[in-house]
Amino acid sequence: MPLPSERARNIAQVLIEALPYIQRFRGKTMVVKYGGNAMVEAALQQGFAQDLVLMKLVGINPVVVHGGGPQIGRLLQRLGKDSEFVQGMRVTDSETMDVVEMVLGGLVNKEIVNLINRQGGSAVGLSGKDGDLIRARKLMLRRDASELLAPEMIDLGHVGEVESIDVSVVNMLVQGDFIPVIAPIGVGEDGFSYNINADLVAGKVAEILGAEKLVLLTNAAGLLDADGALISELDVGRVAELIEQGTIHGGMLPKIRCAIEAVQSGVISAHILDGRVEHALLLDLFTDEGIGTLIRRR
Ligand SMILES: Nc1ncnc2c1ncn2[C@@H]1O[C@H](COP(=O)(O)OP(=O)(O)O)[C@@H](O)[C@H]1O
Ligand SMILES: CC(=O)N[C@@H](CCC(=O)OP(=O)(O)O)C(=O)O
Repeated sequence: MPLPSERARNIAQVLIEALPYIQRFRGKTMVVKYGGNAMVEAALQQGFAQDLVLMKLVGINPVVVHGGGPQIGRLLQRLGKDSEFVQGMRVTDSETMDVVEMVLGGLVNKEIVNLINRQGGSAVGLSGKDGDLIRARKLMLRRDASELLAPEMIDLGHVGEVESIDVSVVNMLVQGDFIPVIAPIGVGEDGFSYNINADLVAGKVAEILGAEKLVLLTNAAGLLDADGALISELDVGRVAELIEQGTIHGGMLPKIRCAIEAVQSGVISAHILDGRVEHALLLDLFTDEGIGTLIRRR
């Protein structure tokens, strides 16, 4: 009988290395936040979808929450509308809210659903309005007290924060072997739509589902320090100082905040990963190679 080729032996080796991870994560929920900045090349997008399908097949329950900030920005630009960001949040007037809802709930959501389904998975797209999944309230940001003597609240228009999450529809889909794909649009008591930063939604969904992991895929190697070096495990005690120095700013602010809140509320670990690395999800889940930044409860 001919001996198996080196390639075949390598495949067997890789699968065996993944075995303890598959055993550990089987039956567990992983919330994956797919950032608009990570949705770059077609090959990477396809790899992302393949990773999710594989996760599902080995018994892990992935739940996707997606962003789409750059995609919203591009359509607004075509419509001749500028966007302003305050502490990583897009100031959202009612016209902008319509565009946000069309882009996130429509284009981006269905593109991700389609990507997963083309790889043999069964994904179903939802916005926070479906099944009353995400109840929102208006977000009022506090301007940094150090800038002013009296604290001032900043009104960002239709920007919301999560008031409550009803995961019934998500659980139903997971039990039916579907991969839920959630757009971060919430609905207020007033019936209005709210634009919620996708990191914040992912953190809350992970918390309520009692997820094992929250994975945030973005376009940076992870959290970088002031010299641009990767912080592979975040010491939560350093965060205030890093924000004060301006080392954590813009879109990284909500990411870090939601990751810390999630681990403090029962999620075992949160990971900020570089979505520009092919199969970043599989590398993180099934190998010992620590990529990105890990945040866990002390
Ligand atoms: N300390 C930091 N380390 C890494 N990225 C940072 C840091 N501070 C700010 N950022 C910015 O945060 C961005 C990621 O957030 P964001 O643009 O909202 O991405 P996403 O669409 O994935 O949510 C990075 O591209 C980077 O410009
Ligand atoms: C309030 C707020 O800023 N909402 C975001 C929602 C999309 C998002 O979070 O997209 P990324 O994950 O790709 O950044 C926005 O309007 O851009």
